[in-house]
Amino acid sequence: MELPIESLWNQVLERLQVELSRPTFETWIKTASAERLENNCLVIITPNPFARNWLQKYYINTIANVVQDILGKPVEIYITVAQGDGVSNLGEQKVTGYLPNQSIAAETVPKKGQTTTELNSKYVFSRFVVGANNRMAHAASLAVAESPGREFNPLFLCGGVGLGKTHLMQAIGHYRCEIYPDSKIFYVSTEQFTNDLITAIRNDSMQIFREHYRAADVLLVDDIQFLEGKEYTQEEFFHTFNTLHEAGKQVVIASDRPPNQIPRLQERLCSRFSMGLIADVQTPDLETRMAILQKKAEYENIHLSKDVIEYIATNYTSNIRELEGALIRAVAYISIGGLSMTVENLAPVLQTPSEKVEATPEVILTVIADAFGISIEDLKSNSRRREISWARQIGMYLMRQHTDLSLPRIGEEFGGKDHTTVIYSYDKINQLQQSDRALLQTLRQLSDRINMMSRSHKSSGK
Ligand SMILES: Nc1ncnc2c1ncn2[C@@H]1O[C@H](COP(=O)(O)OP(=O)(O)OP(=O)(O)O)[C@@H](O)[C@H]1O
Repeated sequence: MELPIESLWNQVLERLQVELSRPTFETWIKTASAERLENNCLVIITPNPFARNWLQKYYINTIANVVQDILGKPVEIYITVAQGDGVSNLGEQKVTGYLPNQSIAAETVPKKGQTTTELNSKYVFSRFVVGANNRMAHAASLAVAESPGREFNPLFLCGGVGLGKTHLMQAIGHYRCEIYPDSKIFYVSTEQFTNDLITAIRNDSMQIFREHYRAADVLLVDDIQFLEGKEYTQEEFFHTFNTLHEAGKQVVIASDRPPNQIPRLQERLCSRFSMGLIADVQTPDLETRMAILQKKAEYENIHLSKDVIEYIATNYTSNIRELEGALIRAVAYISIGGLSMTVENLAPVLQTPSEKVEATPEVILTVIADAFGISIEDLKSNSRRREISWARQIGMYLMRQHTDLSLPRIGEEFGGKDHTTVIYSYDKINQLQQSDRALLQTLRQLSDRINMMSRSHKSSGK
């Protein structure tokens, strides 16, 4: 017999209260409720879209693990926002579900047409703000979306971190899927391409690998700079590229730098990447940053005054991901403190990113434990369980990044580990994040949370 929903949720709350820090529990978990458990799917309701996004982003796996523990079987989790009449709006809020071993789930949409990796539903042209910094990249992307394989092939989008390359690239994919639902739109990171190749070699299935990638109508490849020095992947990519190009299929590539600045990239690939259009995205000016914030706030149903928008946009200048992060922090801070959204209230939490806020070991341990769904005691223990030692290594890396503590002191914070263990962990994570985009994103998000918690501790005088 199925457990009544109230009892299930009460048990979940009891467990999470112990596992998560008090502010986290009070702010995000206690305010949510479970609506129903149906067809192996638990529907959770949050009071507003912001809380939904936060739970979805940071706590969905923790909740899923706890529910699985209680029910003895995996359950999909749907997080949705309470409507005025208390009825949930499930359709729009469907979450990809529970992704084991992946602490921070991406928001994705179900497959349309045939895509390799799912596209992010938010990365569409209508949500992209055009400014002087990205006008050419936007126009070229639109042209490619309308007539792939014609003028700009390949389209090479380049520019610094968090400036909208992936957004534009995926917008092309969405546009094609919308018009031709059967077209084969493959979005893939270079890392994924490399991993697929390695798997194909290992499984003796190169033929399948080649047929798969060469069947694309539009191939979107992100972070091509990670091809650096990977001779065999470059070789294989070269042939994939040629086959598609010769067949008049569109290739779109994104990179943090132009082809000729990617070290150890074969000359022939470099020249192919340069034979279409190289369009760069630059950092946006103040007006564009304000327009981006305004649009983002509208989609999230958050009301922001012009002063607040200008204040945030003035303080975050170089990276739109950070700009969006600042908006999320602002809303979190305001809702935790029950404050009104004014510049004065936001000042403590939105110091410029360059103003480094020293994090305490406690904050770092709390953030890591929360994110990986384990306890601080686990982090300090000698357990060699894979997920615990992985979280511990990431924690040591971040403690070295966010504090001035010596290596032996960091070792002490993790239950008396030797400083050589700290060096080993730091070097390992540092090395991996240079080629593993998912890890890089996870580290960025964790850093963001450490900064956010440190700022709010600082401003509340803790
Ligand atoms: N012009 C824009 N209008 C609206 N949102 C934008 C714009 N540019 C970037 N963004 C948003 O900023 C965030 C980061 O963008 P994106 O992931 O596309 O950056 P990127 O250039 O691919 O970064 P990276 O080099 O780290 O992969 C996304 O949430 C994206 O939607």
